[in-house]
Amino acid sequence: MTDTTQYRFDDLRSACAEDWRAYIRHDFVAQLADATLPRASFEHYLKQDYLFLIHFARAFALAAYKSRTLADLRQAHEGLKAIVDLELGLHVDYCQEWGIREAELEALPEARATMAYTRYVLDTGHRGDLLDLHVALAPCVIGYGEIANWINQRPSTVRGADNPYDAWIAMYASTEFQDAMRAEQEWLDARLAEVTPARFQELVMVFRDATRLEIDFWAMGLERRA
Ligand SMILES: Cc1ncc(C[n+]2csc(CCO)c2C)c(N)n1
Repeated sequence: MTDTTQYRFDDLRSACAEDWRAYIRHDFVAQLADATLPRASFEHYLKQDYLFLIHFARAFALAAYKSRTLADLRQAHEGLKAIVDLELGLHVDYCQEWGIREAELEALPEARATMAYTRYVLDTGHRGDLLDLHVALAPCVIGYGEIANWINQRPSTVRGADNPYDAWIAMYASTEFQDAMRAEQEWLDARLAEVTPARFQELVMVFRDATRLEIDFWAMGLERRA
């Protein structure tokens, strides 16, 4: 091939710049940062996020199934373990602090925005290959790290005990989380360097769809949609 274009994750982001910005700087995020987000909206979001995490774990299991190398299989396995053994437990504990019991989480009806986003990711993985699946997961994995960084550099952001959402911000701003985000970006950079322009355009569509579904997830929380 004579075409020497080398794509990177940044090219996905700039191809969907408007949607990406609307996701990162969503009203839900701005209000959470300013400590003005209604508690009921945050609680609705937290409950649906429990269901989101379960399906997200399934997506990592699918990534394991779609792996062609031992390194990719290990990476998917680590991701699945992190969610099942660690993040879901932390999420249940955090919900408890907000007065949401585990029994309530287990009986939750799934909001349509949760269903749309998670099933889109799973379908993209089934239809495509491991790269399609990672691109569908990227707004989640990389977006939340960027959101925490955006929150932290806004002048009107309230940090510490005066913001009831401070622990949420701290989690995604943590070095542990920021490292995971960078690792995902590096993985994508390496894979995207090898794709053709036509393949890149397919991946842009996946990335845009997933970003728009993240926007809908914020709106679902903010407006407490079922
Ligand atoms: C709607 C929604 N989107 C993204 C995340 C963030 N998130 C969930 S799992 C994961 C990867 C870590 O294994 C990340 C970054 C969320 N909680 N809810």
